Amino acid sequence: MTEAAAPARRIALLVNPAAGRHDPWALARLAGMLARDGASVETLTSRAPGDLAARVADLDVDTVAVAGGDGTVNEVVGGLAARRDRPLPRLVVVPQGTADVLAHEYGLPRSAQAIAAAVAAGRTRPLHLGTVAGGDGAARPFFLMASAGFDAEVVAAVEARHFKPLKKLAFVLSALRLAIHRRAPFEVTLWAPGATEPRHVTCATAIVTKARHYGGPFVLTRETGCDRAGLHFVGLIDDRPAALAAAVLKIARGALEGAANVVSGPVARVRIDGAGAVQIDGEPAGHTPIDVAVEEMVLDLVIAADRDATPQS
Ligand SMILES: Nc1ncnc2c1ncn2[C@@H]1O[C@H](COP(=O)(O)OP(=O)(O)OP(=O)(O)O)[C@@H](O)[C@H]1O
Repeated sequence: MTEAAAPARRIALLVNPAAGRHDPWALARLAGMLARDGASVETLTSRAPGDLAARVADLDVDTVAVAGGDGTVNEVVGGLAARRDRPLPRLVVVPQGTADVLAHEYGLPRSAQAIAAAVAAGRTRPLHLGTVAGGDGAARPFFLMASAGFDAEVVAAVEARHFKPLKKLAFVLSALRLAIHRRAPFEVTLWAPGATEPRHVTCATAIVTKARHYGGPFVLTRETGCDRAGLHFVGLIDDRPAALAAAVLKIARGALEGAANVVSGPVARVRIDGAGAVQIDGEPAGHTPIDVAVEEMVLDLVIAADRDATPQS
């Protein structure tokens, strides 16, 4: 008796040519390697912001590979959430953005060769999500964080000026400029997992995170991770320049928690009231008020061939 051959993989390679480190040559190499491994590969290049979210609705593939940064992955995850009644494809991320926080979170491979090897090995870890209602409209999933306050103002300032070639420098310059601006604080309502009564805090910057990383390789909190269920709140009570500088130094040294100026802990749901900009996964996303909760949909993210597929605890 002969064994039936495994069905060929059907892969859609979704490309954002506007991502910070878009590399068409690396993508052509990757598509060639995947095809040599027996997959059928269809490349779809984004024509405008939001295009990939719309096009993912009609795809009939078992693997969606996203070439871009965290904003592009967020777009595609939003498109997958909109068609959640259909089988979910596995997600492959080809990091070509500016900060690529998701790639740091999972230690994702970056070269075409290592990504093709990861697809062939087929090791995955769960990608848990949160969801934001309010802000710029309908509920929208996120995998890194949703926040209001200082960092959301910086994201809005950088995106508004389309600083693509020098985006990292633009973040630093905008951060320095906005650090001296005063903003009205937010009234934040926190529901801890299992708690019936909420807790109320006033914060200058309010972050609801799934990720442990922040701004690339830096660590915001060691108490969470994208591969774990649940949300974590990190709030800065004061974000005047000296307090902000202390927070930045703490993040650079490996986590913000434990500082006197910080409120943090696991949460099931968060409401952020007030008037300020919101960012979701590093992209501007309207204004407060917003409600943040756990999203039930969980994706399978392909990880490096030599990585442990067990979720970290
Ligand atoms: N065809 C397109 N033209 C212009 N912008 C696009 C297009 N397709 C998507 N976009 C937008 O490009 C923006 C930037 O993408 P992305 O966040 O992936 O890259 P990045 O900012 O360089 O990386 P990171 O978020 O990891 O720092 C997103 O807001 C996305 O909506």
